[in-house]
Amino acid sequence: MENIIEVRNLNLYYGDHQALKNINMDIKKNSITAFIGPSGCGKSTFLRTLNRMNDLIDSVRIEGSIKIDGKEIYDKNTDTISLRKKVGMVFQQPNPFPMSIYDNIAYGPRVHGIKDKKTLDKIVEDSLKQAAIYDEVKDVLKKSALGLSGGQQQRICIARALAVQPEILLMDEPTSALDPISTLKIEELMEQLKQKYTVVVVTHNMQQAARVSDDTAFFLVGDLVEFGSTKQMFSYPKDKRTEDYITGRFG
Ligand SMILES: Nc1ncnc2c1ncn2[C@@H]1O[C@H](COP(=O)(O)OP(=O)(O)OP(=O)(O)O)[C@@H](O)[C@H]1O
Repeated sequence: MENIIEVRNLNLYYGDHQALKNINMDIKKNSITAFIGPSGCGKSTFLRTLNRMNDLIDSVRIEGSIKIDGKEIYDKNTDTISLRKKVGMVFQQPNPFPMSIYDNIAYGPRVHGIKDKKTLDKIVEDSLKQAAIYDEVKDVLKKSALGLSGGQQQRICIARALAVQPEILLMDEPTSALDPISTLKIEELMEQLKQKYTVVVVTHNMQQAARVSDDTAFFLVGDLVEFGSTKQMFSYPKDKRTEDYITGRFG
């Protein structure tokens, strides 16, 4: 399968503190890749390097290379607005904007210059359908998104990310604030999303990584200890530290 993301010799420092150490990773198109590892080992930091969200933090210094679709994203000429359009993000806490469901989804397309009502209507409907929430909200599109349950809000946030037609969806612990049923819905949704998108997900939940992902990356204090097929890693981990972590000996 074709690689959509290629990371080479990536180091990241917060001031003097090195949070990522020489990371190398190829992420396949139309796959789900899970990042696992104990708290503070660099999973979210690494996820954020993939759409340059760390640029917003002053103390950050980055070395190395990340290519997306063969193009260096740390190139001086990279337009970070179009990068973040192509590489969308969903966070741990559902964070819909305080506006109607419709306006939440139409927000991004409007920012990118789409004004025509029919076009926006179609984008809103398609995005809500792809996020498996359309049937639940189609009659209340003008109501505030903040009135929905946490699980519904998270699917609205996924729909909002899809509305600008990304290629890659980064998800930072997207289910850790949700109940088990909403979690299952999001996991099922991820399976569907990978038909069209590439999904990269940080999770604390090892069962979730084992259930949904094709490839898994195990991080430990800034090192990528092991990366490869999820099936293989969960049945025959190569590294003793991976084995100790997935069998619950620490973390
Ligand atoms: N904005 C920041 N400024 C300084 N240090 C930071 C910042 N964000 C993270 N760090 C440090 O970088 C390291 C990696 O943190 P990161 O949040 O990426 O880990 P994580 O594996 O995602 O953890 P968790 O699972 O708890 O979210 C930690 O030592 C953390 O304290």
